[in-house]
Amino acid sequence: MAALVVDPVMVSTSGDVLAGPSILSTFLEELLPMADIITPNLKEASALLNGMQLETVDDMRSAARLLHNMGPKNVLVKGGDLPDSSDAVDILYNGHNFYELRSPRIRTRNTHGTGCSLASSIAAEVAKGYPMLSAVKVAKRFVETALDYSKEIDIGNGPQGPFDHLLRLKSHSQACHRQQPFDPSDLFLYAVTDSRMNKRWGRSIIDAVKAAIDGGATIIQLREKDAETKDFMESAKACIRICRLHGVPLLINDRVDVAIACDADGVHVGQSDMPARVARTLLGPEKIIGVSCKTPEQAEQAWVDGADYIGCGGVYPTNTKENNITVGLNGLKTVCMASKLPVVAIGGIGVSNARAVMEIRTSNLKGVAVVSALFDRECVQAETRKLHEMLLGSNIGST
Ligand SMILES: Cc1ncc(COP(=O)(O)OP(=O)(O)O)c(N)n1
Ligand SMILES: Cc1nc(C(=O)O)sc1CCOP(=O)(O)O
Ligand SMILES: [Mg+2]
Repeated sequence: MAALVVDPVMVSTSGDVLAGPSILSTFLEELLPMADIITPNLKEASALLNGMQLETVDDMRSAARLLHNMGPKNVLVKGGDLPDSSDAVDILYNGHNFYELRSPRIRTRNTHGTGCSLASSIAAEVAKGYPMLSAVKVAKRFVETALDYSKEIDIGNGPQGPFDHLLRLKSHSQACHRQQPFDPSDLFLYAVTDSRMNKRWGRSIIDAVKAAIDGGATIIQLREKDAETKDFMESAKACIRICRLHGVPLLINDRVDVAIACDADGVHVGQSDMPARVARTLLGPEKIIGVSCKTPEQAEQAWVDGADYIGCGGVYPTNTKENNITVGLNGLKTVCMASKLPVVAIGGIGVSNARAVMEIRTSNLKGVAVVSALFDRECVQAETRKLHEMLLGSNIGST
């Protein structure tokens, strides 16, 4: 056995007595001495200590020490119902050190089951091989996040409602507000923003995204290489709201962390960015992942790694990305033919040459990705519209 976690369930947070005197003696005589950790709330700690008054954090420390003397290797006294405390304070004592684990108190009636969940979560973390302190911290964070997530749930009539453990699953599927899975035809007119160009033309990322959508862009990538993380996140959140209103997916260039934090629809990564396989693990199965590929080998790897599409270029020379290797129409065709994945062409593409690109006529070439021809122009909306009409007129790749 990796560890024994004992939750001495006797008195609920709401004060209900859940166990009689015979259970108390079993805890004291049999379970405490063999436990790796015990997790009493204040009332339970008091019951185990013959009715000791526990009203302050110092009282909790004393209780943890006294309980530790009864045999468990670790004691976690939970102060969730400590009077007059704006924080939820728990004390962990391992016989050598005290750890005061504080977090903001979440005000909700939906606390039913939090103690059992905390103990189970500690057991799960210890079973995964984590030391007790990290197991307790992770478990506490899980319970707090679930409490916060379920604080508005309205079920039942009692003084306490249940809280919802399945937030990870729920937040995953609810986060996916796109409703539909990735549709390769979204790659038709792929607008990729550029912070320098937006600055040059004095517009915000948000204005740039709005204009591109109004002009007919079918997917947006925020490629904001110079943005500070905090500013980037704020703009990304605003852009996501706009994109969702229009049913247009929004991806983040390079920054998987920002994509996760903002609940974007996915990321685009290149050969020197976070590997798509790792991004997939972090983002889960439903988010969109695009990978830049210039060769069939890279395309094969993108497929193996769980990418949803390939960005292939530079089809033509570009000033937007320094030292970019141009693969030409032949390179594009080679990559398309080597892969089952949908492909979007990128690099030096605009109204004057998009038709030639789409005319390579491979069924998985779904569209063009464009930066300067849309965003290094005075009117993003007009340029996007022109390109959209041109692509529709060419009648290739739109299905
Ligand atoms: C659609 C699309 N294709 C290719 C790229 C290039 O990505 P990467 O190679 O990572 O280069 P940077 O854009 O990060 O400079 C892209 N962004 N989008
Ligand atoms: C971001 C990017 N990636 C490329 C690649 O070849 O993978 S080319 C490129 C820049 C595309 O910008 P523009 O449309 O202004 O040429
Ligand atoms: Mg990149």
